[in-house]
Amino acid sequence: MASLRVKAQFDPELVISHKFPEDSFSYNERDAVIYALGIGACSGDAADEKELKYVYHRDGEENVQVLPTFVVLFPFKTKSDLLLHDVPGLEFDPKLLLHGQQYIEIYKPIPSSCYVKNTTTVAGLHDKGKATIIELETVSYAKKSGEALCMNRSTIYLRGAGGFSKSSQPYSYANYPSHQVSPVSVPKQKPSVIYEEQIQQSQALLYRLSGDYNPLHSDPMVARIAGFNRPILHGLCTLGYAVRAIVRSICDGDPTALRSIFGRFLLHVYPGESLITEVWIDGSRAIFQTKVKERNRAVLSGYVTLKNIPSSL
Ligand SMILES: CCC/C=C/C(=O)SCCNC(=O)CCNC(=O)[C@H](O)C(C)(C)COP(=O)([O-])OP(=O)([O-])OC[C@H]1O[C@@H](n2cnc3c(N)ncnc32)[C@H](O)[C@@H]1OP(=O)([O-])[O-]
Repeated sequence: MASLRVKAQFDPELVISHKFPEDSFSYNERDAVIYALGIGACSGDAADEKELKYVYHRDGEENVQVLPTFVVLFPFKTKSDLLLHDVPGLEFDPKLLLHGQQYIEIYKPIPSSCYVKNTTTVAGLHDKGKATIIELETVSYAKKSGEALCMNRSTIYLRGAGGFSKSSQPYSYANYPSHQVSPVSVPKQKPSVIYEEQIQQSQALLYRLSGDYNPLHSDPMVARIAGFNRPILHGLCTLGYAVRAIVRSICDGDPTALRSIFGRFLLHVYPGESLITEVWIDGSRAIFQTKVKERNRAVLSGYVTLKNIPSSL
């Protein structure tokens, strides 16, 4: 494991008051399709009844359908490092950065092409001693109508960058309600759904084409410096697998059925491993946990909120 520096010096007030400039980008169907393939759509069956619509104009449809987690790409569309390098005074080693959590709200059905405006703020900053956690919140609007499409809040875990608090109380700031992002407890009863899938060896190489080019996911040397045997899968790719499993098994394949999504990354995943996603229905929430089969370790847990309570489960 890489050796980690433990005493960072920076001014937290400067970090949380930072104003990012607004940014715009456009995407098209090709982006939506490359993303769908990047999170394994149709990887087990090229004619998959429930997933062909994400990658092909099925039955002569005018547009492909868009997976709900496609919106996680929006904060990456203008800068692949989520703008962290633009935050004044924030000291960290990019090689030690890990994605900790992601919270997403979806306000409108996501079109298969759009011109989008992003506004980004610092939503949280926490000194964990051995690490600093910074949370960036991006709201994305359809530029033409001005309507808000979605919000992404990314929790980034900066290993080795903690210990900046000057007072005896570790610094902790968040501008959102804590219940939105608290880690879930996995129910004791049997899950309603268990979905297993193998990730392709080349999955991270394919997923990066959607805009996250961090070499941790592609370069063996960088992965070793960061403390891993080989390149690891993007956390958001694992989240995409889990949510796609939920959409197909709980929502009857309807990609517009989700209001919000929360996931906490518990452990890294290596491409080529098999993911087992277990899902429990709790009112309008579906709680999930994803494990790596080969190591029998939980790698992700979270929940989605559903627009309708599924009647079939
Ligand atoms: C973003 C763009 C770049 C993308 C990169 C990737 O995809 S990388 C690939 C995808 N990502 C991955 O593969 C990462 C997978 N996850 C991991 O490797 C580990 O969970 C870890 C290294 C993030 C933390 O492990 P650890 O042993 O160092 O931590 P600990 O248990 O000793 O807790 C210390 C404090 O931190 C808190 N806290 C803990 N975990 C999380 C979290 N996930 N989230 C938030 N917070 C978390 C915990 O509550 C505690 O605070 P408290 O309660 O004291 O106030």
